[in-house]
Amino acid sequence: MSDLFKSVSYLSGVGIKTQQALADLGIVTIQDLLYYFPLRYEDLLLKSVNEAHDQEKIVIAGVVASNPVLRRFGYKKTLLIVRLLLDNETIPVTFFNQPWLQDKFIVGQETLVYGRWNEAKRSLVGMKILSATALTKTSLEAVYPTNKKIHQKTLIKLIKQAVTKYADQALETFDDPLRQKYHLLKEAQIIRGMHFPQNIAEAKAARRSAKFRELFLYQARLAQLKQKNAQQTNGISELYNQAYVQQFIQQFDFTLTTAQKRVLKEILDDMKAKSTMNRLLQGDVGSGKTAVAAIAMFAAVTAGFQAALMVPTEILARQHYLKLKPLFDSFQLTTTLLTSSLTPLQRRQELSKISQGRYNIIIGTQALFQADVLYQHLGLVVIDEQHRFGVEQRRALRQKGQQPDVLLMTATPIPRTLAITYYGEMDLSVIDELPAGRKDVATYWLRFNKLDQVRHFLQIQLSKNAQVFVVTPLISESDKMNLYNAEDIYQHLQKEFSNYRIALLYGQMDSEEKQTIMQDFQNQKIDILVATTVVEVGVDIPNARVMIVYNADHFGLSQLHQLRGRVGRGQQQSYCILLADPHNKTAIERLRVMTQTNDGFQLAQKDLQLRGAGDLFGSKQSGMPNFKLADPLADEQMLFWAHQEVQQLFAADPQLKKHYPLKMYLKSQSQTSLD
Ligand SMILES: Nc1ncnc2c1ncn2[C@@H]1O[C@H](COP(=O)(O)OP(=O)(O)OP(=O)(O)O)[C@@H](O)[C@H]1O
Repeated sequence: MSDLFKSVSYLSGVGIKTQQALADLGIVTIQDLLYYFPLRYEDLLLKSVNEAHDQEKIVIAGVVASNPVLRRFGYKKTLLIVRLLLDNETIPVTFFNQPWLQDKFIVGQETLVYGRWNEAKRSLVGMKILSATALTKTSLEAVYPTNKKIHQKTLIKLIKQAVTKYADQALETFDDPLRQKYHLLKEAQIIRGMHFPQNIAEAKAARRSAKFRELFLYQARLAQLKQKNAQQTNGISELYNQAYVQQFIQQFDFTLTTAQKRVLKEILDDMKAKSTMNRLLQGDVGSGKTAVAAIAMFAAVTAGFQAALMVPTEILARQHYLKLKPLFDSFQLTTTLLTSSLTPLQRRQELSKISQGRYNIIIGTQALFQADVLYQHLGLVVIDEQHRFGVEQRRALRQKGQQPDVLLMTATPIPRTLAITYYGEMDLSVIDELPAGRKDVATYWLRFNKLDQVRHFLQIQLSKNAQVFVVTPLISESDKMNLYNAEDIYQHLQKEFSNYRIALLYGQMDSEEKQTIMQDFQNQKIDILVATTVVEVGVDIPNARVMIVYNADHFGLSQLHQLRGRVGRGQQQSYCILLADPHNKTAIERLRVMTQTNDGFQLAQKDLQLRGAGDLFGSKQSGMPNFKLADPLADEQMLFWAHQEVQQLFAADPQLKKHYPLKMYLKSQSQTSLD
């Protein structure tokens, strides 16, 4: 075995305690340590205090002008003041809580101090004393992310030891032609340049190569996962009945768009193949994804399998059930709704029927994948992905039960940059066309001083029988945030529009109550629905033509787009009114963009620019990989290159026979998470 994969305990000075502390940082092997790169460097370049900016960290060199003075405050707190004579002025340097430095300052001796410059006081808050040799040896000192259990200095020592002994054995990620093509460094140069750069240029070059390496290896892991998925056959070839499927499609009161037909073919081809389908269906709000999914589910049943549809909320599950059941009924298919609001007895009965195969189509929330739900012959699972699964969760899901084909649906338009990272291991189908006759939702941004106009507008719309959504960020009053809340607005509207039927809906409500309200709204027994973002996803009520969002600046662009997508689903003109008094430029820009375009892709691109990837996917739980050095947005070009090279490499050498180091690397990472 290569030394690289040996435990860090092989290094001298690593006992059980240090080993544990390193493990907490994710460092187990020598290789891990070699690639444990610094976050940044302390800039140790000498600078004259006249060149330094206020609060800049600098090193000053001077002669100790007087004995340091130590002051103590309370328990443990100290202040050490020493005066250093620079070229032609004396600078006071203060150290907080480092009393032991007192003995290090000897009057008349030249000393180097690293600290933060205070321009107003012309003084330095000292951080540490440096030995004179520090300057000549290296001018950049790495700063590592660490925890309380292990000190920077210990870490640096160990890294130094590992680099000296093992850097030259590091596995080359890139072969020569690739390295030359993109001007990348050899592995040992990357490692040395990252940890102990001799100058800024070296640090920069190493960082560029290290970023490329990180993106390349991540893409390689995705490619390998995709390869494994493709080889993993569930042995299920869903030989659906083409003629029945055609009949099923004909019962819709519309014809499929060209884009719907194209993605449907991609999906059906996957289902017919023996390998397990692993596909992402992407399409803007209202582009007709659910219709495509229903056809695929029907096809699975004609091939003799069960099909399941999993959605994020009970409201949606019920909506899909009510809408799809009649379609399936007319072909004598049996459909059930499985949610957590069933009584234990009902649930047991349903589960027993599912396991006996007495239901063809099963619709529900996460309840569909609880351990006690056994299917008789599950062929296809469609998941409406508001759960935002990460790569790892998707992997877990596929390994469940009989490895059914999986179709993920998302309405979040994902720019390509992110698609190749976030969904890199999946096949992608895109519905890039809306059904004919759709009108853009006319969108306006108004400040709260225009509320009167909004009321007037509402009056007119209601008189034309339009149904209205009113969305607020909060349910009830909050002392923390000065925002509109659903309860107050509900009460106000009841007074102002006493001739109309108004209801209030929010997430924590009893599920039966929620269902009744949604059904009443669907059946036009309610005119105005005041709600929190529970209506954000998937709700499909064609007669709802007005969406009013209070404090719209408190929602992200994608979220606003989703909310707006709840109207404009029928033939008539719809409206979206965003109410906000935004306080910053970004929020103003977001609201402007909303009024300018209805195109989800353009909005997502804008959102990325304005807020970064984390926000698009809702930060941590998003499953967005956590890169240490690279930033898929800022380093977009590099990401494309890495993606392209990995694709070519895997196509030419799927077994990685000619890329042994890469193979070894992937093997060493097979147990670690991709998220
Ligand atoms: N080709 C089509 N022509 C006309 N109407 C269509 C077409 N496809 C779907 N629809 C209708 O458009 C509406 C939206 O379709 P669907 O619910 O399938 O979209 P979706 O992409 O799932 O939307 P969302 O992401 O908002 O949930 C539905 O009322 C549906 O019946």
